[in-house]
Amino acid sequence: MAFETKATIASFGGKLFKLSHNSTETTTPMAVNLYLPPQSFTSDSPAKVPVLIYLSGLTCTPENCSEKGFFQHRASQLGLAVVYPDTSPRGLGHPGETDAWDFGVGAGFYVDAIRDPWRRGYRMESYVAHELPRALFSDPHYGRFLDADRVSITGHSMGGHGALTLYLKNPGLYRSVSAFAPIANPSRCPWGEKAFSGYLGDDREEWKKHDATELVKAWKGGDLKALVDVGTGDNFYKQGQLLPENLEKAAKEAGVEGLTVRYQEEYDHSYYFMATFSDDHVNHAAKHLGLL
Ligand SMILES: N[C@@H](CCC(=O)N[C@@H](CS)C(=O)NCC(=O)O)C(=O)O
Repeated sequence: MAFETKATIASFGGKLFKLSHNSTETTTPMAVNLYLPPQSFTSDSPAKVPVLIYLSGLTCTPENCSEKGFFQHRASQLGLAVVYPDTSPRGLGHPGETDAWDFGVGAGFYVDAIRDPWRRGYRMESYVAHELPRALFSDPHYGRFLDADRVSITGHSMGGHGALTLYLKNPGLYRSVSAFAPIANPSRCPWGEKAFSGYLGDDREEWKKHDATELVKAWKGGDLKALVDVGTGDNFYKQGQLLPENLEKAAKEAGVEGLTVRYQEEYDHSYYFMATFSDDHVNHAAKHLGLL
């Protein structure tokens, strides 16, 4: 389904496009922001640029990070496109879907729900990993700017969980992964327990298929090419919602190399933290996408 361009905004010499399209997976219109760097506009037939997909956290829309994450700063210098998907379907009308900020609208958790009523439309895993990139890469207007063979993924909090799990589930689909303050062991934290029991049911074996700390134990893809930043002043970290130590321990015990976890003194969960380190995460992706 073609993309409707709702707005075009100049940013760091490139352009941020606010797009909307109809999704088969969610059965709703989906908003998505696409940043194209200045290199996309230097000639009539520019080379295709690699792509970084950024997955947002709880309560977010495509706007939060495009407005204040500062990914465009370094992406513009290197010639990298950034895709900012939404965090859930909106407007399906499932009972209770807007009752809580950590479940339902704004909280799709990047899984395909199997429980009613959520299994109708709450299919953010299939949407983000497959439908959205396919739609962008084959789009008659935007597809000609994007290199479908060079894609990396990153994300924040719930989106960090999304980035890590989609990467671990789909070896070869992405060149690298990074995450800010990810929910790294959702089966063992209150946010994950609520979301997984709601979307997936009570079978904890099913939950393991969507938990980075469990998935990393079975990783056979070699060097993980993963960068994770966590702020030690992050209240969600202090409350045990993120559990990055569990991911580190699981990777170490499984002999998986290439996971760098950095604990950033005093930083919180906000975009002050994200904006401080977004250049590093763009550089990490760029290294594996052949830009550095
Ligand atoms: N609404 C929650 C906070 C949710 C939250 O911090 N969401 C993060 C992602 S996990 C976010 O990016 N929020 C949007 C923003 O800060 O712009 C609360 O009241 O504690």
